[in-house]
Amino acid sequence: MRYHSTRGTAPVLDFRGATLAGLASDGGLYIPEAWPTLSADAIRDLAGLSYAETAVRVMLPFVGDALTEGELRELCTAAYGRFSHAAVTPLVQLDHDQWLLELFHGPTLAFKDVALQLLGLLFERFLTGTDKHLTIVGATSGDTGSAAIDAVAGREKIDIFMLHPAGRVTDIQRRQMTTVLAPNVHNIAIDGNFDDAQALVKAMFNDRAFADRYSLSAVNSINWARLMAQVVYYFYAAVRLGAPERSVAFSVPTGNFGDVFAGYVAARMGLPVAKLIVATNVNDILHRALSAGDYSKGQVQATPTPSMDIQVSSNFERLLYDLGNRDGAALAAQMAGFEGTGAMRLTNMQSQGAAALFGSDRVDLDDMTRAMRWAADRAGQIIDPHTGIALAAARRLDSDVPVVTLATAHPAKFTDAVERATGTRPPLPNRVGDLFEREERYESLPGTFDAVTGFIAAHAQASA
Ligand SMILES: Cc1ncc(COP(=O)(O)O)c(C=O)c1O
Ligand SMILES: N[C@@H](CCOP(=O)(O)O)C(=O)O
Repeated sequence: MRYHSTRGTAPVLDFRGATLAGLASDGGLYIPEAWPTLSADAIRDLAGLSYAETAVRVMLPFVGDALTEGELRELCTAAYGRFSHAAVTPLVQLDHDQWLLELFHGPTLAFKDVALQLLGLLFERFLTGTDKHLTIVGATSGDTGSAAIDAVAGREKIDIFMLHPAGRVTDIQRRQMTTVLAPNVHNIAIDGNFDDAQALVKAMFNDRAFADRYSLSAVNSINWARLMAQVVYYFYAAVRLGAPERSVAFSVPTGNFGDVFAGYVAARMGLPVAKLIVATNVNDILHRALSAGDYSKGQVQATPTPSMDIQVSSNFERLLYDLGNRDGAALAAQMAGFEGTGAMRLTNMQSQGAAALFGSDRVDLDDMTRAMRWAADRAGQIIDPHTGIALAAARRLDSDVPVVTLATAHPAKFTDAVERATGTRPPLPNRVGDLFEREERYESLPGTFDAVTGFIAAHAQASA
């Protein structure tokens, strides 16, 4: 399998190369040159398989010859062996046709673990036997950071520098990152919001001298391997609800468009997906883009769903490329326009292509609260606010097929917001129970390129 950049001019890479590169050198994102498909029989054969085995079957076509099937199985078994639920991503029924897909049973209690536990192992495998040392730079609005840190802490050939927006993540989210004291882990609190942190990360990749000198790589969903691993749970859930004979709709709490793009990939691979609902909070750029073709930045508003307080959704670029005839030059021009003005219109082809599969909904605080209360009263399920956003959208969908809401975080990560909405304060699970007694370590920096790159230069062990 070969990977092309969405902007058309970066070198074409294999799976190993795309994983280690993270972001393409022309500023684009890597995407497979064609979507592999699973036949109806192959999908039917997934019934009854373990999560790890499902992962092998779904991901093998993307890996090409970078790993043998046996090697991929070994990595999946190790990655998903660290989850606290035997089903890894269990389905829970809420109502006749409303389901929750619980994606938060990994070590850091959010869906990010599903991909990052595997990505940590992939990095290690691909670095073994080389003299390469990776410097991972990442941006987090709360959940990617801790999942990535857990996945790479203590690994010899990796340094990780994780930027979070100061004061805009919950105490639990921050402590899950800053109490990991391994010498290769460097947390940075920057002045600004998540978009500022993400823009700094992209600027570091776009400074080719800096990127090459420190062998930069990415753990955000700009890294293709992240998305590939997230495709698996769409298959796993849909098969349990009757696929390929029956279609399923998914409602996805959306920020950086990674999770829902993985659903799009599953559909392109042949999974019968009736609808993908892009559920946003009041930071609704994606809802405006999908409902009216208007992709234009607004001011980021802080909400009880901080992980979705995002206006620039990296993976939207992958969708626009795929729906725009895979024309890298045209997409590069469209993205340059957006980067210059903060606004762009989708082309007719992009809007119509998206409308065939995607719906979108903007959910405010009241509707989110009502959905969280409904889950508690109707089904005894305490859900986190991000999941509440998607459940509100799922309940508004007029659907004749099962609707699966992706439950992206454990409610204990957002105790205050959950208590405000439901009156119940979820306890911290045992695996993070002493979080508030642990020592914290992080650096506070202005959100400027020079401050952050200066800190990295002073602390990275990179070879290059
Ligand atoms: C709990 C939670 N829900 C939803 C999202 C949004 O997912 P995505 O950025 O893949 O759209 C995030 C952040 O990524 C998150 O941490
Ligand atoms: N919500 C995310 C933001 C980063 O998204 P990613 O999926 O691109 O890593 C977070 O919690 O950090």
